[in-house]
Amino acid sequence: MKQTVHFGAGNIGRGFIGALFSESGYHVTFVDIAEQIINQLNEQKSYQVKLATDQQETTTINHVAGLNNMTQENEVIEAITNATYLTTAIGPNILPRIAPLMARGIAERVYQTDEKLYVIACENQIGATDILEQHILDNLDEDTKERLAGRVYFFNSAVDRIVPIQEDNESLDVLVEPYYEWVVETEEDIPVIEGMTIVSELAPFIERKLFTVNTGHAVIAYLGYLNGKSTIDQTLADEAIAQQVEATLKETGDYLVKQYGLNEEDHFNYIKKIINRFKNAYLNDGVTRVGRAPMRKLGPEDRLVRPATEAQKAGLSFTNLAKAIAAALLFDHQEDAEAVKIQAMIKENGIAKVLQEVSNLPEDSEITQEVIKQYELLK
Ligand SMILES: NC(=O)C1=CN([C@@H]2O[C@H](COP(=O)(O)OP(=O)(O)OC[C@H]3O[C@@H](n4cnc5c(N)ncnc54)[C@H](O)[C@@H]3O)[C@@H](O)[C@H]2O)C=CC1
Ligand SMILES: O=P(O)(O)OC[C@H]1O[C@](O)(CO)[C@@H](O)[C@@H]1O
Repeated sequence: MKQTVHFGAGNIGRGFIGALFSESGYHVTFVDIAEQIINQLNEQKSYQVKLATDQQETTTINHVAGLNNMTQENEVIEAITNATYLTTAIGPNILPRIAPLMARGIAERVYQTDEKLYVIACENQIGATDILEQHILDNLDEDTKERLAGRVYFFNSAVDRIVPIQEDNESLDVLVEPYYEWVVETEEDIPVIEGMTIVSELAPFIERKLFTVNTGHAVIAYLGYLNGKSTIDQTLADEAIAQQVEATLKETGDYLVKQYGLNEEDHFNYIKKIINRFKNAYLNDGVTRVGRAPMRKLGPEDRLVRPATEAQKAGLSFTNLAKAIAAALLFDHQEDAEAVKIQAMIKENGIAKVLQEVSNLPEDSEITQEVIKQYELLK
């Protein structure tokens, strides 16, 4: 049986990427630090993916196993030597931490076989695989790096499926939305995985997804949090917030249409489709999950700041994006380490300094000035 290794046996790992591999006839080895999940995978050897619909259609995912990257390093290295694909869905901040072990697996493999290995990071981040590749290369010697050519390939990708925090965290089963899209950038002739879409240029796909699904989601999460809502669908039921989401996606949409020559009508239909996905009440998706890690989300290349800076450069409106950034700065959820850190930074040095440090926005920039204005109105 063909083998794949996937780092991150969480919601997207089990509910999306691992499931697609299993359904395409692969044996999936999940690598994670969560001992309970690893044990359950090895005991049960299967789990269920349930759709968040009326009927809760269910698929059984077979041929799965688990390894712990902290205590089973040699086994992980061996699994990498036997795999066709090596994927991640672990969170962008964790990639540097897993790269050394991935590098050891790759180093072992390229001296054992000429079979090709395809590495794909499935994270909400532009160029996540490029970033992972650099961390892996930093852990390889020159001879090994030379052996990568023709043996190890790195492809960027965009992943889109809403998988909320699972209510029953004792179970491996995962509730997911029916919709999914996995776009992978390559011109190689790679083994087909059902559900994977291959494109030669990812930029329009990942920007369209990140600046529509993720920007829209973030606006709902931060405004919902500020207004005392607990889930995404409840927040969207608030007409004023729904209008704000549309106004923000009009700004990202105007940028995307201009930048990539998208058909305006098609793009605005895409926005409507995405907003309808957010209304799915079966997902019971918490605003604190969707708003998680606000420092990452306020990064210069991420879903709020990048479309604002690109819109400004293109001479387009960015007022609603500035409001979204201001709302993110007001996310003071105490259980989120990044939210706590941002609040401490704001208290110490003020918003302009935080935007300079976290978002790379000059203190006197038009965007910073607009965010400050919106922040005062929102707080
Ligand atoms: N949940 C969603 O709807 C979507 C998530 N994504 C992206 O997928 C990635 C994963 O997200 P989720 O699956 O939601 O997160 P998750 O928290 O459910 O899963 C992450 C997994 O990584 C494991 N992990 C954390 N640190 C680790 C380490 N040092 N070594 C080994 N394993 C470690 C955790 O134990 C957990 O099982 C993120 O980049 C996210 O942005 C992308 C699209 C949709
Ligand atoms: O996973 P992130 O990057 O924290 O972003 C929040 C939300 O964006 C989505 O990944 C949508 O693709 C959500 O399901 C998700 O959790």
